[in-house]
Amino acid sequence: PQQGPLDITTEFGRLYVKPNEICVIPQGIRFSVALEGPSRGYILEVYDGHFRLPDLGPIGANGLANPRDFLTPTAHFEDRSVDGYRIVSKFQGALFVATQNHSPFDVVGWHGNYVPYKYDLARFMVINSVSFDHCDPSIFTVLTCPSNRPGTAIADFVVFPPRWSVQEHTFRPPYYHRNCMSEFMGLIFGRYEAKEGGFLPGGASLHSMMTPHGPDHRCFEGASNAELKPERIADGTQAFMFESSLSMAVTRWGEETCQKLDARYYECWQALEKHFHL
Ligand SMILES: O=C(O)Cc1cc(O)ccc1O
Ligand SMILES: [Fe+2]
Repeated sequence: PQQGPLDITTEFGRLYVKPNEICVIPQGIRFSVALEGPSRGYILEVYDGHFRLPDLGPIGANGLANPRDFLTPTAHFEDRSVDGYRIVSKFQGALFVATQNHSPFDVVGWHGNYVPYKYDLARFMVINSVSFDHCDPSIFTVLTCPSNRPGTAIADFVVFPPRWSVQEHTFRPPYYHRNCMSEFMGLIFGRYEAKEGGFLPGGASLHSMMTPHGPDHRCFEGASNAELKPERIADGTQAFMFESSLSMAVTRWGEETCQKLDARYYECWQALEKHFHL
C-alpha cells in the first residue's frame, strides 16, 4: 500500500498492512482486502518461482532484511454462512468467479512455511559503500524471485531507504546507465533523490532494459558541486524498484486510458550540458 492501510484476511489468518509495509501472498492462497478509505498501492505478480531473501555472500549471517522481521498471521477462522459468497480466481490470465454459501476463511489451523507474510521496510538494515563509489542497487534487495539462470532474477524487490551517504571522490546519486534489467520504480512517500521534480508518491517510472537513464539535470548539478561531507539522504522517503530480467509490457490503460502518462518525462535530462574541457 502507498495510501491507506490494507486489512487483509487470508486462509492463514489476518494481516494489517500499512504504507511502508509490504505483504507477500503466495500463489493459490485465498484472500480478501478490506479498505478504510481511499487506497492506492503497487502490486507485483510473478508467474515463476517464489520470493525469498537474497543470498548474503560476504555480508555473512545477518543484514539487509532479517528473517526475524517477517511476520506471518496467527491462525484465525470464521464460521460464517454467506449467500452467494464470490470467490474470484485468476487462471491463465483470466478471472473466474465461483459462488458458495460460506466464508472461505474457515481454516482452523496451519503449519509449514507456504504462508502469506508482511514486512516493515523501516526494519531494513542498509549496507553501502563507506569509502568510494556508488554500489549496484542490488545491495538494497529486500526479496528476490530467482530465475533458473544463476544471478538473474524473475523479479527483485529493491528499496532506497533513509541512510547516511559518506562516499568520497564520488558522484553519489545513481549513475547514468543502461542495463539488462527492466526497472519499474515507485514512491511510497517523500522525494527520490535522482528525480525530485516529476516523480511523486503514488507515481511510477519504467526504464526498460537497455534504455539509458539516470538523475535529472537538477540532481546532476547539485551532486557535482556538493561538498562531500557525511550526509543523511532519503529521510522521510521510501522509493522502491521492481527489477526484472523479463520485459514489462505497458497496458493500454497505463499508456492512454488513465491519462497519467508524463509525455515530457525525457525533458528532465534535456538541460544536461557537455562537460569536456580541453
Ligand atoms: O535508475 C534508478 O534510479 C535506480 C537505480 C539506483 C541506483 O542507485 C543505481 C542504479 C539504478 O538503476
Ligand atoms: Fe536504473
